[in-house]
Amino acid sequence: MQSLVDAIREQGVILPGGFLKVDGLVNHQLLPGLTREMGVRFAELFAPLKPTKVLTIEVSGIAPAISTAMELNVPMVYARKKKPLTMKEPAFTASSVSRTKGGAVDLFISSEFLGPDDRVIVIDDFLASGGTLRALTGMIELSGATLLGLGCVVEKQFESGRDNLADLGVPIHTLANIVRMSEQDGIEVEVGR
Ligand SMILES: O=P(O)(O)OC[C@H]1O[C@H](OP(=O)(O)OP(=O)(O)O)[C@H](O)[C@@H]1O
Ligand SMILES: O=c1[nH]c(=O)c2nc[nH]c2[nH]1
Repeated sequence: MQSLVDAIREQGVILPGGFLKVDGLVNHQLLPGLTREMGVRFAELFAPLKPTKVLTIEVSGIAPAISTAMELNVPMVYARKKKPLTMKEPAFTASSVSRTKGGAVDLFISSEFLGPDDRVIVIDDFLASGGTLRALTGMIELSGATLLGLGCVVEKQFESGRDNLADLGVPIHTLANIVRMSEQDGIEVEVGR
C-alpha cells in the first residue's frame, strides 16, 4: 500500500530496541482515509476465502480490523487483555507478550463470539516476532473455528514473524514491509507482500 509506505517514510521514527514509532497513523492517532484504505486492501486480499469473522487483539489491532470487517460486512471480535465480569464462561485464553509495554499478558475471547462455525481472518497492526498472532491462532484452534489467513499493517521483516508462522499453512499479507532499519541508515520500507 503505497500511501502507507509514504506515510511511514514521512513520519516513522526509529526507537532504541528495534522499535518503529508510527503513533501518528497506527498506534495513537488514526487517520480515517488511511485506515479505510487498509480495510479495503485487506478485504480485497481475503474476500475470496469467504471469511465470516475478523479477529484482532486490543488495542492497536482494532482500527484496521474494524475497517476490514466493514468492507467484508462481517463481525469483528477483539481479544481482551483483561477478563471483564460481563464475559460469559467458558472463555478461550492464551498468553502473549506485550512488545511495547513489556511483560506477559493473558488474552481472553468469549465462546459466545468464536466457535466451530466461524471462518476467521486475523488482522493486527504489527507483525514482528509473530508471538501475538501465534497466541491468537491458538485460541482459534481451541474454539474449533477455521483459520483462513493473517494480515498485518506493518511487517518488520528482520524479526522473522512470517517464517515463524509458516507452519500454520495460511496466507500472510502485510501492507508495508520494513526490510531493515537502523539509526545510521534510516528506515528501508517497501510495499507489503
Ligand atoms: O509479532 P509480535 O512480536 O508479537 O509483535 C506484534 C505485537 O506487538 C504489539 O502489541 P502490544 O501489546 O505491544 O501493543 P498494543 O497494545 O498497541 O496493541 C502489536 O500491536 C502486535 O500485536
Ligand atoms: O509501535 C510498535 N512498533 C514496533 O516496532 C513494534 N513491534 C511490535 N509491536 C510494535 N509496535
